[in-house]
Amino acid sequence: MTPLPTRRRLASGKVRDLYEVGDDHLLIVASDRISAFERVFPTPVPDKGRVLTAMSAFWFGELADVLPNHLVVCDGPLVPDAVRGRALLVERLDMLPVEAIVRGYLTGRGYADYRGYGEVCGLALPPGLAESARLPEPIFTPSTKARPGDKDENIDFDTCVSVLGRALAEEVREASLELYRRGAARAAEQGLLLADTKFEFGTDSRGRLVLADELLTPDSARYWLADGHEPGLPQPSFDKQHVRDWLVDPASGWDCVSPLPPLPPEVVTATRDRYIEAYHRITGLSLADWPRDPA
Ligand SMILES: N#Cc1c(N)ncnc1-c1cnn(CCN2CCOCC2)c1
Repeated sequence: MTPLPTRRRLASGKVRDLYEVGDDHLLIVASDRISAFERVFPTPVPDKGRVLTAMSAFWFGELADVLPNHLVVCDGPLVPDAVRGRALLVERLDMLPVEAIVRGYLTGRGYADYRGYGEVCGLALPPGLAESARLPEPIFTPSTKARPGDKDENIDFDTCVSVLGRALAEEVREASLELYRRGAARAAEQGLLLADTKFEFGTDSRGRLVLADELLTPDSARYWLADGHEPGLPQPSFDKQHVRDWLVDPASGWDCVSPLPPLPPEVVTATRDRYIEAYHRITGLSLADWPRDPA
């Protein structure tokens, strides 16, 4: 097994890196880095990478009946010991140039578009919806994948069709809505609201649509506590609220333009606890048992 450092890094995100493993596989390595306001903090949150990797693995297993996914193994000889527990070996796909976002509640960029145009991605919504309000039904609101540093651009479904072709666009929309419905149903059983989430897809060597990237993690989905949901206000993030509250507190000394400051130990600890709680609450599993030994 070639050690990780000699592997060619294919892509690097704010908190995850992608390495080649032969011609047909990739290793997605999740760091303990945490980001906010499109920036990365200099202070890691211990075990964040393990929690998000374990959560993706759980959801790939839970939702494999909706459509195939790219996960091959979570452990074993092709996963280096140095990243065991925070890395997934995945099938290399031809990635679609669209981010598939599903919204069950009106927040973030979706709320901003609604306020500005009365619609989101070309989908008209009833007038008078408050921020954080539950939508009459979940909506598919795709965006193009921007280059690193640029903002993704929301597109309407017709544009999505022009990019993917009608059959593939409809398949992506139906799969995304079903994945959201299943994720939201499980989250609701555990007292959480799945406000919105992002999926990424690719096609395999036979042209089949395959679910890729991460799945329903706190980095790719907004989870809110159902108790205390209050339309009309921004809702606390289940996992990042300690960080956000500290950052906007004058005590942090952050001026909104400088690089993010180091996180105080108490904020790191509270945030780590929140990630571990989110994992247990959503999956019913203990992080101590991750990664499970290879079958
Ligand atoms: N997943 C996946 C995947 C795949 N299975 N096959 C080929 N390419 C990709 C891929 C390449 N870039 N991205 C963007 C998201 N990345 C995720 C990891 O971390 C960095 C950012 C996905």
